Amino acid sequence: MRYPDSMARSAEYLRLALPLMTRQRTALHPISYAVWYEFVSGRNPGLMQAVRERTRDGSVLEEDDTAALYREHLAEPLLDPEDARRVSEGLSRVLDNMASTAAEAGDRTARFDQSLLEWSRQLLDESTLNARAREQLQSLMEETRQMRQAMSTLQQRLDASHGEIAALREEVSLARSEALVDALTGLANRRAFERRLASCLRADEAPASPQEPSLCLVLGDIDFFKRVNDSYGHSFGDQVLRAVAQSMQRMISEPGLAARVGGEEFALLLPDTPLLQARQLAEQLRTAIASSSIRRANGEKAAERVTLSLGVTQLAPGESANDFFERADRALYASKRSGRNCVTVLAARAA
Ligand SMILES: Nc1nc2c(ncn2[C@@H]2O[C@H](COP(=O)(O)OP(=O)(O)OP(=O)(O)O)[C@@H](O)[C@H]2O)c(=O)[nH]1
Repeated sequence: MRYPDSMARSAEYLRLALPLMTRQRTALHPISYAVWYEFVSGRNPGLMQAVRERTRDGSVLEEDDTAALYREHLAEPLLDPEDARRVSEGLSRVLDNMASTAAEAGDRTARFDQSLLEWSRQLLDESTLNARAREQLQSLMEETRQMRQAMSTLQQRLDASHGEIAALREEVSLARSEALVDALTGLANRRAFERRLASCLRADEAPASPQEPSLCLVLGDIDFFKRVNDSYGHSFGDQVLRAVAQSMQRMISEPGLAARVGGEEFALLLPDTPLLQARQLAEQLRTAIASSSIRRANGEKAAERVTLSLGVTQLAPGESANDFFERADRALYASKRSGRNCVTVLAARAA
């Protein structure tokens, strides 16, 4: 169940959500309530971050913003790709069994048909066989022939279903990877990031050394990106996003994950990485971006340099995904406040 909150807890969320809802330019309908309920409950870091971004500088949410937030952070996908994969595999197994049973039955029928044919030839040659027996024998042969044909049709149909299942399986696996990949940059998307973070947290419940949790998070946000879009156009902005994504991808290897977690916001999730090393990586990324010039599509004029502000933190023992993400976000905004193009580290104990 998605909302296991008690009456008292949900009433408290209602009390917190209502004043926030009424401040927006959105009608008070279930979708806007779901967004604000989720926001005040603090259980959805992605949504919280997106709401904060959109309401920064006193902006309010319009209907479209609210609907987009709901779609991106709350709506369940119609088809869970993992479930679909399991269903298609199960179906495929059933078909495999049916196909081999049909093939076996087909073989047996063919063998039976063959022996019947030989035996009937002998009988029909014998002049002692009366007309009635001849008739019965021929009708038995005809039925056997029809049965063999039915078996062969069944087998053809099973083969065709197999082809359909294979195509379905391919589609599911494509949908599965598309559901987890950011289409613009090719990095992991927010959903993939949240899944990986949740699985890292589960693994961290029994860490090898509880005193030294080793999961670090780096959040990076492009500075004055709106200005980049406004000066050079949205498609150049997209080019910048792809360039930043490539730099991040080059810098990270398994089990680390580079993800685009918001419009111009990126994350590096770094398992088994001490805080100092995570900070160095963030610094390396910052320098790489600041020192590269991204050319415009016509290749003539290098655009203004793009910089990144970054925040780094380390998971505290037993900490929730929400608190962990929030601290990295605070570190990131500390970098913005101190002039941008820099890295701020917030250790867990300083939170
Ligand atoms: N080109 C492009 N722009 C995007 C995309 N997603 C979000 N943006 C833009 O990113 C900009 C973010 O602007 P702001 O949140 O005001 O932040 P900023 O200008 O980077 O300023 P600071 O973060 O304070 O340094 C907005 O203009 C969005 O339109 C995208 O996919 N492509």
